[in-house]
Parts: sequence; C-alpha cells; structure tokens
Amino acid sequence: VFPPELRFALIKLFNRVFHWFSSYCYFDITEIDGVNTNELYNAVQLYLSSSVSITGSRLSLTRALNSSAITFGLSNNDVIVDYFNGVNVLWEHIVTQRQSQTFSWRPLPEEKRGFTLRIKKRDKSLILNSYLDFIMDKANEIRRKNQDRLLYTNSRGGSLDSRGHPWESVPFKHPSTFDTLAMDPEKKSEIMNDLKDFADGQNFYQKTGRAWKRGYLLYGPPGTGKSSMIAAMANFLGYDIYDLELTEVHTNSELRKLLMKTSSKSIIVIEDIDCSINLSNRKKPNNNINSNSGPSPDMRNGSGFGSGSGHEEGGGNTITLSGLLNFTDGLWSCCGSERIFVFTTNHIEKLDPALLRCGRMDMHIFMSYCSFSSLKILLKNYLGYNEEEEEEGNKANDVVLGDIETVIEKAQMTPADVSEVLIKNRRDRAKAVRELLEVLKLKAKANNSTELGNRTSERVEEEEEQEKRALESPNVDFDHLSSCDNNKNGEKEESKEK
Ligand SMILES: Nc1ncnc2c1ncn2[C@@H]1O[C@H](COP(=O)(O)OP(=O)(O)OP(=O)(O)O)[C@@H](O)[C@H]1O
Ligand SMILES: [Mg+2]
Repeated sequence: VFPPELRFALIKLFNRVFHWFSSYCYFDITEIDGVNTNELYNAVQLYLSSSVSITGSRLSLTRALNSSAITFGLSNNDVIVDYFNGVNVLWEHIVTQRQSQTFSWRPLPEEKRGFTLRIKKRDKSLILNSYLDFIMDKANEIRRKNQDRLLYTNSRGGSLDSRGHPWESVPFKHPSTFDTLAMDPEKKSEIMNDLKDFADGQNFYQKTGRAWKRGYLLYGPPGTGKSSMIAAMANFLGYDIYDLELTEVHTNSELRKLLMKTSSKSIIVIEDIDCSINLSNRKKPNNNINSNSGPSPDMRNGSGFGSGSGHEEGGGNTITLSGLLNFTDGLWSCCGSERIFVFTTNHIEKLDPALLRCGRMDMHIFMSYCSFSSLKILLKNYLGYNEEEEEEGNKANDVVLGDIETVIEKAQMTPADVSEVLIKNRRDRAKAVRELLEVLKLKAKANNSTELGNRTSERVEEEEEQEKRALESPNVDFDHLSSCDNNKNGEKEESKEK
C-alpha cells in the first residue's frame, strides 16, 4: 500500500524511536572492514573461544593449519553472555549471505560475518575504555598458547599483503629450548634470569623511565648455536619472532614502518648483521674521521650503511647506520613494548663501534666452541647419558670421557659438529663416545699442525723477505722472479738501460 520510500522512512523512524527508548546500545564488528580484515573480529572470536567452551549451546570447532590446539567458536547466529568488571554484555555472531560481489582487489568470502556486542547504555564508557583492550590482550595470549609462536619475515621486499601488513608469518615450531642448548650452565642461567627479569619487569621499566626493550648481540663461529639460542629464547618467553631481512629493506622509513607493524612480546632478529649491510662502502665518505670515536656526524645524517650517500647505484639500499640505530634505540622503538632485539654475527670485529657501545646492545653473548660442560648436555640429550648412572659401573666410558675432557678445548669443534657425530652413532652409546674422541683427537692434531704451519710459514716468509732484500740489486733479470711490483721496476730499469 505504501510506496517503498515511505516504508523505508517509517522503518528508519521506528528504529530510531526504538533505540531512543531502549536501554541498550549495539556495536557491530564485521570480519572485513572495507577490504581490510578487521583485527578486532579475529580477536573477539579467539577471546570468546576461551569462554564459550562452557556456556555456548552450539559451538564450531576449528584447528588452524599447523596449530597444536582446537579452538571453539560461536556457531552462526548464536548468542553468548560475557561478564566483565561487574557488567553483563551479550555477543551475537551474525552470518549473512553476501549479496553481490562488489569490486575489490581480492575476492571476498561468500558469507558476511560479524559480531554484535550489546551493552547497556550506561556501561558504554567502561566497556569501550577497557573491555576491548582486554579482549585484544587476551586474544594475543590465547593465540600464543594455541598456535605456539609465529615467525614473521619481511621477504616480500617492502610490498604489503592484502591486509596491509609488510610481514609474512608462519607458525614457529622450532624445538630448541634452553634445555637442549649446549653451553656453559652458568652462562645459560645468567641469560635465562636476564630474560625472566625482562619479561617481569614492567614496573621496573616504568619506574626508571626506560623503554621496555632489551638488546642481545650473539657472536661466535658458525654452528655454535646462535640461531638455536634465539629459538630457545622465543620458546622460553613465549614470544613471536620477527626475522628482519635487512637486504630487503630499502629505506629508513621502510624500516620504521616494519617496526611499527611488529607486536609487543616479540623478538626482532637481524641475523648476520655484518653481512646484511655493505660495511665497506660505509667508510668511503668518512675517510678522514676516526671511526673509533663513535658514529660520525656524516653517518648520523644518513650516509652510513649501504651505497655511500644513498643515491648512487640506481636506488640501491639507502638504509643507514643512523636508521638502524633509530630502529633499535630511537623514539620509534618504543611504539610497542616488551620487545627484544637480537643481532647475530660471526665477526664481531667487523661491526661498527657505534653498534657495540655500552647500552646499545645490553648483553654481548659469545657462543663458543664446544666445551666439556656443553658436551655433557649434548651427551645427555642425544644419548641419554646420565652422569650418576654412569658412575656406577661403566669405567671404560669414564676413561674415554676423561680423555675427551683433555682434548676438547684444543679441538675447537662446534656443538653442531659434535652433534653430527653423536646423531650418527646414537644407537650405540659407547661407540659414539669413542668415535667422538677419535674425531676430537684428529681435530686437535690438525689444529696443532696448522698452528705450527702458520708459525713456520711466517718464518719462511721472513726468510724470503730477507733474501729478496739481498737480491734487490741493479741486476734486472733476477727481478722477473719476484712479485709484480718488482717486475714493473724491472721493466722500467730495462727501458732505462735501452
Ligand atoms: N649450543 C648448541 N646446543 C645444541 N645444539 C647446537 C648448538 N649449536 C649448534 N647446535 C646444532 O647445530 C645446528 C646449527 O646451529 P645454529 O644454526 O644454531 O648455529 P649458528 O650459530 O646460528 O650458525 P650460523 O652462524 O651459521 O648461523 C643446530 O641445528 C643445532 O642442532
Ligand atoms: Mg644462524
């Protein structure tokens, strides 16, 4: 009877009047907001999954790819009541069919899903101020517990994904823990305590006015467990890892954006920091400046790392030392909290003093060759070797272990090499230990002879030098046998003679 416009207007009016008298207000949280995925939707879903398990009447079960836990969710159009700070709220999960595919950069799901939150109008401020934050925190916590950890990388080279994120993530499943990590037990517990203090240190950092972050520099030869240590740290604290590939970052502002998109409770890792950036070019613009006196003004202004002034070589990397320092230390580094920076390198001597100076990286950890105390951990983990148990009888093994102890420092084997030997023989404990001793002995011997060799070659070089000096006479023919430089001299003198 009514024309559609009038009908529409009436419905609108009715709704308005209804809302005026209703003591409730409603908030819609849709799964997709424009073209971006709504983070809050995912958070609410996870959050409700933790409380839904008891009260919901109909639940949907999901298990994410590679995840270790099943999550419960509200089924379509189901309702659940939650209780927060003395206030009752009602959540409804609403699923409708999407009408027509509107234009978008990526295909949208067939269904339109969203949560509706119903609260009393008088509770509005309380809920909006703290409830949603609470949900976000809780969801992060649940995610960490369920999915173990996430490993993020920026391997896409600056391009963003459909959600506008520069980071790509996969579930992080590294089994390394501080128990499996072979290193000096004292050093290990020192690091563990440091991490624990950091994680529990919110009040301390607040009180002292420091940003809640910490930096570790891991250095040592390849195969000594630097990457394993990072995994162990993540597993110990339950943090996500952001593996930052510096060579994929082109500008300082890109670096800053990456930082802004990291979550708190995370470890930001830059592996092989000496290789990630071209350090040799760095010195070019600052030839006259003593690099030991900290970062020069030039470097601070942006001609640090990468291609010198940053504009040469067709838009190569323009990441600068100052950019990197700002990344770890500057105001931007505090845009989240509870973050750990870890840099690794095989050559600490190649790093710029500015990166090493006090307070920049809070702890420098040297990952060394396998020591006897580390070996004991490996023996326990790989062979089930138990010291007390062994003491009772197996004297033969004790002798072998004693021998190993005397030779292990000389051998300079990495834990990676040692584990290789142990894995190969893990079925036969005695054989494994014997073979390890053999390998260690060989290695020690080789090290000894190269040391000797080095010394003798030094001596030989010296003698040659002396001989050369003796031969450096006007006689031209002899010079042909020596190095290029002498050769040139020779040619010159030859032409002179002519
Ligand atoms: N300290 C250690 N404790 C236990 N396992 C270790 C240790 N060091 C190395 N390994 C073993 O050796 C392998 C290689 O170690 P890892 O990748 O951690 O070395 P790295 O120091 O990061 O080497 P690189 O400098 O080449 O990156 C690991 O898979 C691990 O099993
Ligand atoms: Mg490594």
